[in-house]
Order: sequence, then structure tokens, then C-alpha cells
Amino acid sequence: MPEERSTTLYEAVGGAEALRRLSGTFYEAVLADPLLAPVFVRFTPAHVEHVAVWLAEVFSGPEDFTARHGGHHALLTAHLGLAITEEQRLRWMELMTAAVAKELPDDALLRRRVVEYFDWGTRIAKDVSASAPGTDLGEPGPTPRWGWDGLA
Ligand code: HEM
Repeated sequence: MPEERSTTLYEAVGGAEALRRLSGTFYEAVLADPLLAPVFVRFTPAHVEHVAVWLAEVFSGPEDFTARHGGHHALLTAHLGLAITEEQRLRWMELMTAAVAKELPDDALLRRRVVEYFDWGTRIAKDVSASAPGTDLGEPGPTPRWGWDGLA
């Protein structure tokens, strides 16, 4: 079994600092993209930090998104009403895959698992985005965890 499997994905990507860089590089590209920029009209710099904190928790780092930012329910609610198209989801994936290649360690399995998380997560964001703002999402359960074997 490779040594990397004994660490969390959070540790393997390089922790909070690496996730902040990933998020920053990604949103820089998003805001310059003609297909995605219109979806992010209400973007603020806090978004970069919130996404990094979310990813840290998903990859088994500190559980700060749950403690401070409303947890899984708030994450899903943020996407209500955005009406994300498949074309937009694919562009999001393209830009995130490029950001992963630029900012994360040169480790093929690590990068594959991270990109697989984004593929899974963007499908959920797209599904949720088809519902109107204010839709009752119920209790979605705890923040999902993604590891070396995918969804935990
Ligand atoms: C794994 C996939 C995704 C993750 C982890 C994610 C994460 C997040 C987080 C943490 C927030 C809250 C930010 C804050 O509170 O400042 C957020 C909001 C948002 N997300 Fe995502 N997101 C994903 C997919 C997508 C996709 C595919 C799109 C559109 C193509 C999208 C568009 C947005 C927008 C526009 C907002 C801000 C909504 C507002 O203006 O209040 N997200 N996302």
C-alpha cells in the first residue's frame, strides 16, 4: 500500500495553505471566464476563503465549515436558484482541473481523487441549483468526507 494512503487527503494536498492557493487560482480563472463570470455576479473575496475551508473539511482536515459557516446545509443553500447548465459545470471542471495541476503536488493519484470529488460535487451543485431560492432542502446530513477511496 503506498505511503500516501496513510495520510488524509487534506495532509496530502498540503493543508489549508494549498487549498487557499487552489481556490484563489481557480476563482481568478472563473471571474475571467465569459461563461462562468455571469453566474458569480455576487462574488466577494470571502468566497475564496469559504471554499478553501469547505474543502479542508471534506478532505478530513479541520471541521471549520461546520463550526463557523453553516455546514452542509449552508453549502447546498448557496447554490439554490443558480440554474447551472451542464456546459457551465463542465467549464467549472476544466478550470478546476487546471488549478489542481498548477497548485497541488505532482501526484497522479492525489490529483485524480481531488478531481473526482469535484466531479461528484459539481453534479450535486447543479442539481440543487435547479430549485428556487428558499426551497426547503431538509437536513442533508453532515459534510461529506472524500478520501483515497472516494466518498467515505
Ligand atoms: C464541488 C463543487 C462545488 C463546491 C465545493 C462549491 C463550494 C461553494 C461554497 C463553499 C460556496 C459558499 C461561498 C460563500 O459562502 O462565500 C459556494 C457558493 C457559490 N457557488 Fe459553489 N461550489 C461548487 C460548485 C459550483 C458550481 C458548479 C457553480 C457554478 C457553475 C457554483 C457557483 C456558485 C456561486 C455562484 C456561489 C455564490 C452564490 C451567492 O452569490 O451567494 N458552485 N460554492
